[in-house]
Amino acid sequence: MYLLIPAAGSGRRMGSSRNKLLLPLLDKPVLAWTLAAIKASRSVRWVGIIGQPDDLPDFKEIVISLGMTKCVHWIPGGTTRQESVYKGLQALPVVAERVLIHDGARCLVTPELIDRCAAALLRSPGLIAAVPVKDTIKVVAPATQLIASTPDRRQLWAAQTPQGFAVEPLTRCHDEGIRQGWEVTDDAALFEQCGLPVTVVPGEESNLKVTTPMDLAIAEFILRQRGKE
Ligand SMILES: Nc1ccn([C@@H]2O[C@H](COP(=O)(O)OP(=O)(O)OP(=O)(O)O)[C@@H](O)[C@H]2O)c(=O)n1
Ligand SMILES: C[C@](O)(CO)[C@H](O)COP(=O)(O)O
Repeated sequence: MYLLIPAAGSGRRMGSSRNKLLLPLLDKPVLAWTLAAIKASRSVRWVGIIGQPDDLPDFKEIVISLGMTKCVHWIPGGTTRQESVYKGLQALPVVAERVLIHDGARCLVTPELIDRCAAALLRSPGLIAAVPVKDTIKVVAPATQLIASTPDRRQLWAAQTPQGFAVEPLTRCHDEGIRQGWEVTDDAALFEQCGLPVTVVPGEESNLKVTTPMDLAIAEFILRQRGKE
């Protein structure tokens, strides 16, 4: 399986002066935890790390320190996650028929979830890992800050990554998104906009996206708990 890692963000919500994926989490950088899970997965054979050029030397050091034996490729990222993934798709080998996309910031992913998504991708053209939401979600009118509606929680899932797709339709959806000016925060939204089916694979409650300093503290707690198991 081919896997693309969007890792070219600026970490604005983290308030960091450097890529948040290079921040320490216990004894190694955030990205090292993500790559360690990918290294341990049975299904991934090819990895494309999508990063900003200034970060690539540090990323390469992490890959070397982990002794990654899988084929690792470096892909320059874009100004948005959507653009970074598009660049990643362009860099895939022509023989790649399916691809998993996993945020570098989701560093607590397990190899088992990666492999479950890879297996599910053999049966459907599009999928995402997701978990049911626990909070009641409100739709709020931005102008008035008044609640506009409360969707039925039983139908609400929090999307995670890995997300997986057949390469050809996903590339077509990205192309259409560029033509239409669609701005999306995950790749499944492009599939949905194009009317293509996306299956949900049960994710993991611990598969958080390290976005803010609080997320780093939570991730450290989870890793310490795992260390005790
Ligand atoms: N131009 C971008 C923006 C984001 N990402 C990646 O997409 C994932 C999810 O993005 P997010 O958590 O939002 O990261 P940042 O964009 O860095 O965070 P912020 O929005 O707070 O700046 C991250 O692994 C990030 O590195 C990317 O590859 N290219
Ligand atoms: C792809 C994603 O992780 C699914 O929840 C999320 O949409 C990424 O959002 P971000 O704002 O780019 O972190």
